[in-house]
Amino acid sequence: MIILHNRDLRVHDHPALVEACARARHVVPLFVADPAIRPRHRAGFLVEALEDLRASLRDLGGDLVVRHGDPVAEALRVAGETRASAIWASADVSAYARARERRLERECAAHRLDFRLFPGVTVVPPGLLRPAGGDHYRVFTPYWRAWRDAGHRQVTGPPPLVRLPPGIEPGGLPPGPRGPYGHLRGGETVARRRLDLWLKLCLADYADGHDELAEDRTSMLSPYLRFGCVSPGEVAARATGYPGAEAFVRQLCWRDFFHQVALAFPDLPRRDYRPRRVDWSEDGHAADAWRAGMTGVPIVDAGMRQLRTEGWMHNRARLIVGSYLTKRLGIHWRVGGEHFADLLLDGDVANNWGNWQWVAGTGNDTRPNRALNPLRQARRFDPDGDYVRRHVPELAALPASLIHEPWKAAPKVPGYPAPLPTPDNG
Ligand SMILES: Cc1cc2nc3c(=O)[nH]c(=O)nc-3n(C[C@H](O)[C@H](O)[C@H](O)COP(=O)(O)OP(=O)(O)OC[C@H]3O[C@@H](n4cnc5c(N)ncnc54)[C@H](O)[C@@H]3O)c2cc1C
Repeated sequence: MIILHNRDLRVHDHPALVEACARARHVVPLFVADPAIRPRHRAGFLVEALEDLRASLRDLGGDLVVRHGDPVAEALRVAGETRASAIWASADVSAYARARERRLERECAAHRLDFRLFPGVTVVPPGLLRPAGGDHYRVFTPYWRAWRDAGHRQVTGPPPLVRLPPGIEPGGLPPGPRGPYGHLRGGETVARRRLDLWLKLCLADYADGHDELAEDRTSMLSPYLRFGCVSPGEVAARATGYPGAEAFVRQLCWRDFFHQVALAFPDLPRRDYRPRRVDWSEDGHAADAWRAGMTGVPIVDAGMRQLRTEGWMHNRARLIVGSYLTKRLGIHWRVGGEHFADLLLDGDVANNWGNWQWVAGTGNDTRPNRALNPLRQARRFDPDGDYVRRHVPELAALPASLIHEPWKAAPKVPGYPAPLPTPDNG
């Protein structure tokens, strides 16, 4: 049997892998490096995740078989070489992944191979919960209620043993230059350690503190969930045992929510989910300043620079920079989404584009006209200015009273720009 790995780079709580190892004499865990997918700044993180998966599979008696090329053609080739009877995978939602799954299904039928898709990329499989009279949930709160009430899949450990067919060549990992980000290393081992520690030490403070920008009170599990280094079902199940878990589990539900939206609306990265008449600005200078973290609005610049140096950004900062780009500068959400997709370690189709459309008012927000005021947000979520000080060193010497309004400082702060003109300031 072939297990075609994609966004499920783990051995724990992997339904397809566990069932294959229980049923088949030989199992080939296969990863195909697809040249059509640009891993962008995620390349190094991906390779670390693959190295870790390979090490775990070797500990279980198997290996990770790696091939390069078209995943459908390579999976069929390996199936032919090993006389496999089946190709199984974890179901995904992006238009590209769905097209790959459909091709694989057709080819498997033509070659008399069993083809099956398993859950595991989300807590609740996208498409499973449907509102009366609709194909998917468009509003989060009713989805959350249905999601909470749905029975969740039982979490499993790793398979006891992975037996490879004799003589198979494991193959080399794809090249993966490390991104500029030092502190988040890829892989299931790191993900599980992070999860253990975070549940024990931090979850209790999450409900009250998760919006505080300077404190790093969130789990930072998103890159690991992105690559499936940890199972979202396991994260949800284990968190549920802790006091105060609901606020955190609700965020995992947001992730599922956007996955079911992306499944139902494959054009999410390209077209308005809820069309809205906006004359988007073509101001290239403003877009460049936003990308560079040089808008002159400290809280926006801090978020944008955190993204550039860490490959990650706090959710509150993502909301602030996204609202600023689309609602204040009037620049199209696709400009922001592309930049995020390039730099984020956790960048994935459903969450990135679903959130960008939400922020821009073309998505699932029931109050599409809301616009965040960056100054008010900064005073509320970074009251002492420590988040800004950490990411915008030019402003580090300013006192808390001026750090979010450096244009009021005298003398002027050298090297830091005046705010870009927006409808409310000029
Ligand atoms: C404009 C914009 C773009 C975004 N792009 C992405 C993206 O490409 N990939 C991504 O994983 N998240 C994205 N998010 C959602 C959110 O910002 C991140 O998931 C979160 O900051 C990750 O940090 P964490 O793991 O510490 O989250 P925690 O607060 O610890 O939450 C736990 C998990 O819940 C999920 N989650 C939390 N908030 C959201 C949310 N708003 N939407 C969906 N899932 C959520 C994530 O998987 C996260 O790891 C985006 C948000 C915005 C506003």
